[in-house]
Amino acid sequence: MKLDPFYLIVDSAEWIARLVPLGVKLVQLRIKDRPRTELCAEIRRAVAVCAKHQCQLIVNDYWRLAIKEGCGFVHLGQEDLATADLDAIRASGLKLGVSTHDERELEIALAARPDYIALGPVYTTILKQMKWPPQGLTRLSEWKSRIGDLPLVAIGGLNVERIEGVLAHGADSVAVVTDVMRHENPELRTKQWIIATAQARTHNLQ
Ligand SMILES: Cc1ncc(COP(=O)(O)OP(=O)(O)O)c(N)n1
Ligand SMILES: Cc1nc(C(=O)O)sc1CCOP(=O)(O)O
Ligand SMILES: [Mg+2]
Repeated sequence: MKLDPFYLIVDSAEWIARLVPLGVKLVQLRIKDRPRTELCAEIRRAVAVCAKHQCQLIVNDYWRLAIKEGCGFVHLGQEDLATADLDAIRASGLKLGVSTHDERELEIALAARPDYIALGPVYTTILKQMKWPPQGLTRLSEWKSRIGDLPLVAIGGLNVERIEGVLAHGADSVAVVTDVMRHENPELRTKQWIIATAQARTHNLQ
């Protein structure tokens, strides 16, 4: 399986409706602390927008709702993974991405037979408090050599200027929140990300 090299992460279906039509091909809906009815409505809208624009949608955390709303891909952190019913996830045909931050988490993630592994935080992130110091680029290369053909997602503190470095160190896809969402013009920044990852996208298609 190939992932698009630009992996946008947003916190609402409204942002998906604004940014996906610009040409985003891989987007995560990462919503925290909302009632179930609202989550369902958000996921449903995101599924519809992404289907219209041939964009792969990945739902963060809520694997049951992802199945219910017909989203084919979920991202789980280690805590979510520990309580998730992997048999049910597989039986439903849901694809799975898993977060990792250290060796132990990588072992646990690989045992779940995921469709991608994410490593973070590559650089310092301001989005959330992290228990781990920045991993750095050498660690990305190490992860890539450990997981082989399994796609590797780089996350944490990434911006347009850092894309080339993370791709050169083994990342297949570069995930981002702040550099797009806190930009004064998120639409413009999204287009800059699409352009900055164009070469890797072409390479994916060959
Ligand atoms: C692509 C990607 N990588 C890592 C994460 C983080 O997941 P998690 O550790 O479960 O933390 P939350 O995002 O749920 O706060 C991610 N969401 N996406
Ligand atoms: C949500 C998340 N998970 C991480 C991990 O290391 O697992 S880093 C991170 C934040 C990514 O946001 P930004 O692009 O704003 O740094
Ligand atoms: Mg999570």
